[in-house]
Parts: sequence; structure tokens; C-alpha cells
Amino acid sequence: MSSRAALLIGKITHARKEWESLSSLLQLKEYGTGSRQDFISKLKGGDFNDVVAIYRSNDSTKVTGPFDKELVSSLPASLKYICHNGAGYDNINVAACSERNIGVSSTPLAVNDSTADTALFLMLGALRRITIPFQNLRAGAWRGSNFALGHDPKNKLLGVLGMGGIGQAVAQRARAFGMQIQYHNRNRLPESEEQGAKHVTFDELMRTSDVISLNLALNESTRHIISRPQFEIMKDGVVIVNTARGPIVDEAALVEALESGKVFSAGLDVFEDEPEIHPALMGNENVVLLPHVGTSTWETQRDMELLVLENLRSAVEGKGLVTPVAEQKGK
Ligand SMILES: NC(=O)c1ccc[n+]([C@@H]2O[C@H](COP(=O)([O-])OP(=O)(O)OC[C@H]3O[C@@H](n4cnc5c(N)ncnc54)[C@H](O)[C@@H]3O)[C@@H](O)[C@H]2O)c1
Repeated sequence: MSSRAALLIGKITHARKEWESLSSLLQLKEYGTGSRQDFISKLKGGDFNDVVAIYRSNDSTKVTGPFDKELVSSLPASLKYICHNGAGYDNINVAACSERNIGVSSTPLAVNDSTADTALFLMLGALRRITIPFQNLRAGAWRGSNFALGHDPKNKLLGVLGMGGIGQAVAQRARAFGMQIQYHNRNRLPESEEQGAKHVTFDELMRTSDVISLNLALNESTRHIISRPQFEIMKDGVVIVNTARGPIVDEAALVEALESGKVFSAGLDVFEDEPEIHPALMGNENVVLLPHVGTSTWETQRDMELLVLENLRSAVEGKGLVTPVAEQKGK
């Protein structure tokens, strides 16, 4: 039996067999449930001293809390890789991991289709202000007295902020609905990959888009990147779709912009203080709300788990991580 171990934090639901097959390479340990305090005391007590790679499930932040500086500094010296299940990894302090030479991977690509499908679902729902007839029908009022006409996506200008894997999948789908596409990204895409989408400045995207889809990662420079000054310059009647991360939008400013009519409607899968939802969003029938279910399909959940395991296997076999996080690419 190998003296090296892998540690699963949280659960694997769809690729259990594939996880167990790693036992030919490594000893397999698990920390399924517990508390941050208990986890840290096990780390300090040496229970995981032979662990070279961690599989970190998406929901395990509920068990251990974020992998912040404190937790990263308690990880065993043997640890070389953290393979995280999730495209967003804002609950891992990557700089602290890099300082300790710990490689971190996430699960981009696998999430693109289901998250983009969710964005389109929210966009179409928001354009139609679908919450109103949804609620009225279930209340036995058929369309209801407050029912009003919505808007078509056709010929509208969609602004994609963050043209990575999900942003591109959103653009591809929106094109099929007859939308024009413009985008702003940290780095402009090669022209061959733009598929007709126009690269514009952040300001131009804010000023001219009919619908704005948020598809960028959350970090210190993108927190509240959409706040009062941005709402002020947007077109009257703009539609906002957020499937990225809640804190990218200043939620209080969004509430004001919805209440003033500046924003026609919003489709939100993510919130600033999940699972708490701003009461003014909850009470606003012009908002379509989902409880962070962007990747909640059988196919995508399995693909994500398999990609975490692919990263873990490749890393422990000495071939490096397959999908390292952006901050560590090329290292
Ligand atoms: N709702 C969900 O369930 C769900 C599912 C998957 C991912 N997400 C979120 O979606 C985000 C995007 O995922 P992805 O896989 O497309 O990531 P990605 O890394 O492929 O794309 C993000 C893009 O944003 C760009 N970017 C970063 N900072 C920017 C800035 N300040 N201005 C403009 N562009 C900027 C990057 O250059 C990159 O092209 C993730 O970080 C995650 O938080 C949410």
C-alpha cells in the first residue's frame, strides 16, 4: 500500500467508482462531515500528514469553511494539490496556496453548457417578466391583473461581461435567438474565436447593452464591479442576468435600479450573501430568482466530478494538473 494518500473533503455522488479506483495509486481518506474546528484539529493532530492531494467538493465549504490563509497554513507539508470541484474558486485563497507550492485546479469546461443554459433561461424569463404569470397562475388567477407584455431577445444587443467558457456558451446560444453580441473581457479573444461578437470597453458595454450577462470570476477587482455608477450609465430598461457570483453586483444598487425602473428586470442565480436573499429582490416580481442551480444537472455534476478526478490522477502520476486555476497557469 502506498504511503501517499488522497483526501476527499465532502462527498462524491456520481463518480464514486472512479474515486475508489484511485486506491491502486494512493491510500484513500475521507472527511465527509464535521466542522472547521474539528477539521483543523485533525490536520494539527497529524491525521492527514501523508495526504498529497485533496479532492474538495463544491459543498464542502459548509463543512470546513473557506480555504483561507488560516486553513491553508494548517494543511500538511506533504500536500501538493487541491483539486476543487467548481468553476468558481473564490473560497480558496490561491495566493496562500501558491506561497506553499500547492497547485489548485478547478472545473471549467464541464460547467459551460448547463450554466449557459441557466443564463438563457433567466434572460428569457427576465425579458418576459415571467415571475408575474408564474405566480398568478399558481394563485388561481390565470394571467392576473398585473400581467404585462415582455420583450423579444431578437435584435437586442447582448453585452457579455467575462467572455470565458461560460460567456462564450451564452453568446453562442443568444445568437440563435437573433441577438447581436458585444463583450468585454480582460483579454480580447483571438478574432477567429469571436464569432462575430464585438470587443468593447467596459464603459461601452455598460452604456449600450440591452441585456447584460455577467460571466466573470469573483475576485477583489471584480467585487461590486456593477454598482451605482454603472447602473447610472446603463440604458433605461436594461435587463441584468447574473449566473457568475453574487458579490460582482452591489445588490443594494441593483434593488434601487429595479425600483426606479432603470432596470426592467433581472435574472439571478447567485446572490451577495447566499443563501440569504435581499428582501427587496424577494418581493420584486420583476426578478427571476434561482437558488444557485447553474450546474444542477446529472450530466454536468458527473462531468465535474470526473474532471476533478482527472486532475487528481494526472497530478499524482506526475503529469501535472489538467485544469489549473488561471492564477497558476504556466507554473
Ligand atoms: N451559477 C453557477 O452555478 C455557476 C456555475 C459555474 C461557474 N459560475 C461562475 O461563473 C464564472 C465564470 O466561469 P467560466 O468557467 O466561464 O470562467 P472563465 O475563467 O472561463 O471565464 C471568466 C472570464 O472572465 C474574464 N475576466 C476576469 N476578470 C475580468 C474583468 N475584470 N473584466 C472583464 N473580464 C474579466 C476572464 O478573462 C475570463 O475570460 C466562474 O468564476 C464562477 O464563479 C457559476
